Amino acid sequence: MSNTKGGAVPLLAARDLVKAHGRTEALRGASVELRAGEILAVTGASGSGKSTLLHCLAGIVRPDTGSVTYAGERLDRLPEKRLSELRRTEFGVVFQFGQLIPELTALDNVALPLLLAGVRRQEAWERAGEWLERFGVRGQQELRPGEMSGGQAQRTALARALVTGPKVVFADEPTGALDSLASEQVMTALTHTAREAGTAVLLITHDAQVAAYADREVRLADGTVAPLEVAA
Ligand SMILES: Nc1ncnc2c1ncn2[C@@H]1O[C@H](COP(=O)(O)OP(=O)(O)OP(=O)(O)O)[C@@H](O)[C@H]1O
Repeated sequence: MSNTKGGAVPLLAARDLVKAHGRTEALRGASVELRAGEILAVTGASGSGKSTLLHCLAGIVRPDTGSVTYAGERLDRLPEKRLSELRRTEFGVVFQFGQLIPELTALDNVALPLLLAGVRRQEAWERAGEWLERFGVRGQQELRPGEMSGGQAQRTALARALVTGPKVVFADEPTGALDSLASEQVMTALTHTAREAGTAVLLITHDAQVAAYADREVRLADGTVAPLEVAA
């Protein structure tokens, strides 16, 4: 849809999401919007439903009720095939522990989504190298995840999430396992690169210093969203 760029129409919108895991109601009517290019922090206490919200928005799990709309398409109603295509082409994800493939070098980890998308090997390596450069880890490109520091591995995971040029990156506690210096480096790299590429970011964090990198913050409490003041 052409009217999803920049203006008032959100790129991604969740309305009244309800999602239960067994008897636990993780989401109880949560609504949130993400605009194109926006960096939105979702904060809240442990167990408030942050990861469940991210999973619903990223099309990883379907809500029990409520809607998720991405660029005019109802994600929650899409057939699995179209959903996985969208996840592959339009979305990038980063989790607390980057989930890089341990047997592959940093370069191969980042090249992998491109190879899966049909990009030729040489071009995939070149583009992967450029993204590692942007995240300041080109020097580590031949290392495997176990040979890197936590911060280097997370910056590699970010490069992998962004290398295909997604419209949205979902980051679930991307700095949760890092010390404050590495955390600062990862957040600076993520926000700088996302702004440059015009990528929207949905950032889950329980850390106020990390949330301060976002354009806007919403807080989840007991599975619903309370809007906060817009960050300066
Ligand atoms: N797969 C699951 N099976 C059962 N219960 C679950 C599952 N996933 C989440 N829950 C429960 O749903 C509630 C919300 O969990 P969720 O992980 O979304 O919260 P969160 O805010 O991300 O928490 P944290 O900050 O601790 O990661 C919690 O009570 C959690 O125990």
